[in-house]
Amino acid sequence: MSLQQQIIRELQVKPTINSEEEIRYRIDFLKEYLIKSKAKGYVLGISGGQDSTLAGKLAQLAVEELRQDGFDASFTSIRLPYNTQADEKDARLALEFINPDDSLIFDIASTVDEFTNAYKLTTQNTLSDFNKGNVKARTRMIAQYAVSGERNSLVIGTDHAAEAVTGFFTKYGDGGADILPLSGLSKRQGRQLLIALSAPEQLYKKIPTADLLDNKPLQADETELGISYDELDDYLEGKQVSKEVALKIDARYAATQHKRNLPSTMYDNWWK
Ligand SMILES: Nc1ncnc2c1ncn2[C@@H]1O[C@H](COP(=O)(O)OP(=O)(O)OC[C@H]2O[C@@H]([n+]3cccc(C(=O)O)c3)[C@H](O)[C@@H]2O)[C@@H](O)[C@H]1O
Ligand SMILES: Nc1ncnc2c1ncn2[C@@H]1O[C@H](COP(=O)(O)OP(=O)(O)OP(=O)(O)O)[C@@H](O)[C@H]1O
Ligand SMILES: [Mg+2]
Repeated sequence: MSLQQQIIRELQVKPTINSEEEIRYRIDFLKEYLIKSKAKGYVLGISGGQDSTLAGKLAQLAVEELRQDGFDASFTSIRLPYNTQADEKDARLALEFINPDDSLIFDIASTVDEFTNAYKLTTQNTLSDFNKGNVKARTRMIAQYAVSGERNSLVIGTDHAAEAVTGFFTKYGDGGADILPLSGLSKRQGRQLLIALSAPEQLYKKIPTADLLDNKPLQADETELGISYDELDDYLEGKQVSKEVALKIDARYAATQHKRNLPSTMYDNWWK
């Protein structure tokens, strides 16, 4: 079996999806998991990007159905800007579309800035913009877990196959979550689900961005990755991509195995 086929199997990507079936499957997963866990709801950071718009909408629909069945369940969205977010209007639009039960705004700037000051005092070095970006992602994780702890809830993560294959997330930042309702989807399949859910066009046509850098606000993921989402999606959906693209994806996949596994012990074999 080729590495491409192994990855497709590991990440459970389908070559094509039926929107209605996938939406039902993922809402049912969120419902069943919440009942089993005995938690009272879900918490998710809403950025205004495609992934959190989709995961947030699925979560809100799931808790609404659970309430109709007599369960105590609610969804809390949290906007987590670092000061003012350049694409703030998209975050507002996403919230309008999701219509969450409860909505909080937690500005992470003072926490992140205090941390970077302490880092400088301790090491005499300035934390790079790149590593500060990972501190932002991890601070967002801490905020979501604080809220979820207080509300007896679970934290949703927005990882999907196109991020998983490249390890394009911050370990224990946006990668730190309890449940991943978008797993197995390519980026364009996520877009397909948003269209089926009648999301505003701006939200699914938006250029994906991690938006973690002070020096390059709204930098496109594709610019940082050096691979396009269309190329990643083609690879994941089993289509042929150029040899050069396949080699780049294979290399990123190998270098990021540690992000798709729990911390390594001497009894594990995956890292050898
Ligand atoms: N072999 C190994 N075994 C076990 N652990 C290993 C390891 N190699 C590195 N590590 C550890 O992992 C760390 C590096 O991983 P990590 O801290 O995640 O950092 P890293 O992967 O270098 O950076 C995160 C990347 O994810 C992107 N991102 C983040 C957040 C959201 C999004 C988005 O799509 O919106 C994208 C971000 O733009 C950046 O390119 C190292 O500092 C080290 O501690
Ligand atoms: N400014 C923000 N406010 C709230 N949550 C955020 C913010 N930035 C990132 N997040 C959280 O981190 C997750 C990972 O970011 P990521 O950029 O991969 O997803 P996205 O912004 O939802 O979609 P896209 O990849 O299309 O930009 C988001 O889904 C969201 O839950
Ligand atoms: Mg984003």
